[in-house]
Formats: sequence, C-alpha cells, structure tokens
Amino acid sequence: MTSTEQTSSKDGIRPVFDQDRAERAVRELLLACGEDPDRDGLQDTPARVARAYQEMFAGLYTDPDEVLAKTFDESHEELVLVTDIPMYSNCEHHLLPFHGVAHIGYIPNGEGKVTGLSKLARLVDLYARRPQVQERLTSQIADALVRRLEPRGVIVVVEAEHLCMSVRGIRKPGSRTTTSAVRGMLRSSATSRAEAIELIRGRR
Ligand SMILES: Nc1nc2c(ncn2[C@@H]2O[C@H](COP(=O)(O)OP(=O)(O)OP(=O)(O)O)[C@@H](O)[C@H]2O)c(=O)[nH]1
Ligand SMILES: [Zn+2]
Repeated sequence: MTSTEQTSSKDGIRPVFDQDRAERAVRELLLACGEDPDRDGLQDTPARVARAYQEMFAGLYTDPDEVLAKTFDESHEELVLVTDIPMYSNCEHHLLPFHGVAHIGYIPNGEGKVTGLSKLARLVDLYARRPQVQERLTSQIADALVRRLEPRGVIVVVEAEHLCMSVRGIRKPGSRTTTSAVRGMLRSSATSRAEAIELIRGRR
C-alpha cells in the first residue's frame, strides 16, 4: 500500500491528501471524456478540482474525537438540541453531492460532559467531508457523541437531497431522504424520543 492508501485503525482517518495524484487523475478523466486538458479553459482545472476534493474530503484527515475533546462541567440533564445544521457531503457511489440539514440532540449524563454547541456542527462537517452514504454519516455522528460524551441519549436526523438522484440516473429533483440514528434512552424511552422528534418537527 502507498501512504495515501493506508487507513489508520482509528475511525477511517487517513494521513495525507496526494495533490499530484489527484491532478493526474482529473487530467485522465478529462481525456477519457474526450476533452483537451491543455486547452485554455481547462489548463488549471486538474489543480482546482484536486484542491476542491481535498477540501470536500478534509474529514478523512481529522480525528473526530479531537472535536469533542473539550467538555464543559455543566450539570444539565435534559435534552440539548441543535437543528438545521447545514450539511454538504458527497455520495461515495457517484462522487456527487448530497446536501441538506442535520439535527442533533443529546441528553447529557449530568456529570459534566456537555460539549460546546459549535462542536456539534463541526462533527457534522467532519463526517460529511468524506466519501459517504447518508446512513453511515448519520450513525457516525451519533456514535462519536456516545463515545466522547457518554450521554444518556443521542438522536441524529439527517435530511438530504442526493444530486445523483437529481441530475442523472432516475432524475427526481426535490426528493429528500431522511435518516436517523438513536442511541441510549432516546431509543429505549418512547416518551423521550417523541419529545425530541416533536421538537425537530415543530422547529419552524
Ligand atoms: N442507501 C444509500 N444509497 C445511496 C446513497 N447515495 C446514493 N445511493 C444509491 O446508491 C445506489 C447505487 O446503485 P447502483 O445500481 O450500483 O448504481 P447506478 O446504476 O448508478 O444506480 P442509479 O442511481 O439507480 O442509476 C443508487 O441507488 C443510489 O441512489 C446513500 O447515501 N445511501
Ligand atoms: Zn450517488
């Protein structure tokens, strides 16, 4: 394996982005499409596309546990819910974007493990910025929260439109996919789960 193919044992984190290799691949793709990568408008395209992928897949190179490393000593023991976090990802099947919003709720354990609200949005960004499927994105966010905050419960809901279903293939623009991942007492207690879902549904 080359260094770029290595996957660390921890949560799929990869060590580096290989800019040269990505540029060569984009140039090849343009050639395969019958384009001339040396014509005026395309000369800088391989480098631009490579940089764009580095940015869109930046979550491959970051440890999610670092995002949640700092916690606050707050004794809050009821639901904390952040809704409508904008989310942009790329489906790993077609490398086309899927985008929408994420809603994240958790019930702290009352022993001081409360995270900063922005960290929930950072966690969405980190996992979204990888080649993904929506189901895995949703459960990875939930599982990172379980791992680091040891909360009483977690709920993650992601609503997204997949461009691979809009601009190609079945071509159904506007269709939305909703996925959820529910852990702990938000899974075991129907009342707690219903309260969280009601707050997510009634947010506007
Ligand atoms: N479950 C799931 N499926 C996804 C996601 N993103 C894309 N897909 C689906 O992945 C599937 C890939 O199906 P394939 O039959 O291998 O590929 P394809 O011939 O391009 O499929 P079509 O999109 O139906 O044209 C498609 O049904 C996509 O809609 C995702 O996040 N989750
Ligand atoms: Zn797709």
